[in-house]
Amino acid sequence: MRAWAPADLLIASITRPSNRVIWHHYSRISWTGRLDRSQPESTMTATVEPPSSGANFSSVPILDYSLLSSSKPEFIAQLRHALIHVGFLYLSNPPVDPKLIADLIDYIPKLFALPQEEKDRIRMVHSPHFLGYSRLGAELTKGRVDHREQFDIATPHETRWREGEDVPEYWRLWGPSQWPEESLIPGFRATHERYLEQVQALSYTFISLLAEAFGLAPDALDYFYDTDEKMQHRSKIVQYPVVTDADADDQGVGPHYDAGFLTFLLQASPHKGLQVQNLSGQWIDVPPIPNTFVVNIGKALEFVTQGLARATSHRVLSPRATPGEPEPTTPRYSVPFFQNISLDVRLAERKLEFPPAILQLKEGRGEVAPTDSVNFAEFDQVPSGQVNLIGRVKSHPDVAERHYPRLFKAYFPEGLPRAAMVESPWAGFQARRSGLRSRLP
Ligand SMILES: O=C(O)CCC(=O)C(=O)O
Ligand SMILES: [Fe+2]
Repeated sequence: MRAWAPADLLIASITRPSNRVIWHHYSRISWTGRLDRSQPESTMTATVEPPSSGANFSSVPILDYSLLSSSKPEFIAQLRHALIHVGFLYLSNPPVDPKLIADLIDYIPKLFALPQEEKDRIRMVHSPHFLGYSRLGAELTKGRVDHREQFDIATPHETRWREGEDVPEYWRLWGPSQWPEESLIPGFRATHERYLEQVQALSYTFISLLAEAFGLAPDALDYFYDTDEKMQHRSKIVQYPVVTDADADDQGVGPHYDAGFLTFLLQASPHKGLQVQNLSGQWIDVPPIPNTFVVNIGKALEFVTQGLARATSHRVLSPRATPGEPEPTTPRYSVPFFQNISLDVRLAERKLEFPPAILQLKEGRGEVAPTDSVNFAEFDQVPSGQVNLIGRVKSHPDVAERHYPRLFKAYFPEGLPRAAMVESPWAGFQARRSGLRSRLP
């Protein structure tokens, strides 16, 4: 099979009940465009086994959102299984306008192709809210460079922090995004804002479904969110370039857990690369399936659900030539959406009462292999905004030095340890794994 070109398209169909996925490879059309389904250039199948009922998993389950309207109990049962046993799932037919997703995907290469001066004009260092553009290689995970370039863009938010007022400093963590000049990429901002609005709505619906799956009232987790105008959720638009040098490191993003409640990941190109770690520590592929989101659980949600919803370690391998597979010629693109919780909430403040029968289901999944997971004790003690702010300070010391000099001094009294240059929402955890102690000011 020839190499993928930008005009290629993979369409997956899922056969039930085996969950076998068949990919049809089409060329000469936009990946997101309309197509003549009768003319695939080639077809490949993959063994995507049905979700295991045992103690481990060898594939990521696919949940069909449209099942909700025809058989909600079945959807809820599948969701419960995926949350407890896997911690990762594909959500097919999500309630987000497919045209909007297609438009966003079309914008992504154009966004990265903007002149470097324009990208640098909106660099993250200019933002006290840690929003903006980060160059390739600015990020380390577990002491190794992540090969990705990204824009951190959040849902609209007016910062509540005011200089000189007696309000928590961590309120300053949230504020407006930096956008590229409209005339250079017309319509991008409106498209991405509408996309974020729809994914945000999905994220709230999903959390109520999750509550139901665990035998709680649909609004049981509302406590952890603030009113809409006080909330902000975050996205990244990420480009992973092709690694061409055979000896080069292929770490797109190193192994990590997401920190918050839920992540909705749009895999915005046909490249493989995302992998999750199963209970015994093996890496399982999570290839892109069009018209799906990959949904995964963050450490904060694992904490408040007493481990019922698993946070699963995952990583991204950069696109590179692999024997027997089409050679990638274009970057991998993805758009993770990280659902936040209230800045002021302390996780241990509200203990959820799960039915004992639900809690028992954890036992069915067996032992989780030890990983270098981290201690989340500070969630008990301090507001989540403070935990997040410290994570960000450690991740982006250049931003901290400019906008949070007091915290910068507290965490970097002797300059910057290299391992602290991690730049991601899980950075606090990475920093601790790298041997940095988490101190609160
Ligand atoms: O790009 C991806 O597919 C995943 C990225 C990711 O895990 C993250 O940014 O937290
Ligand atoms: Fe992640």
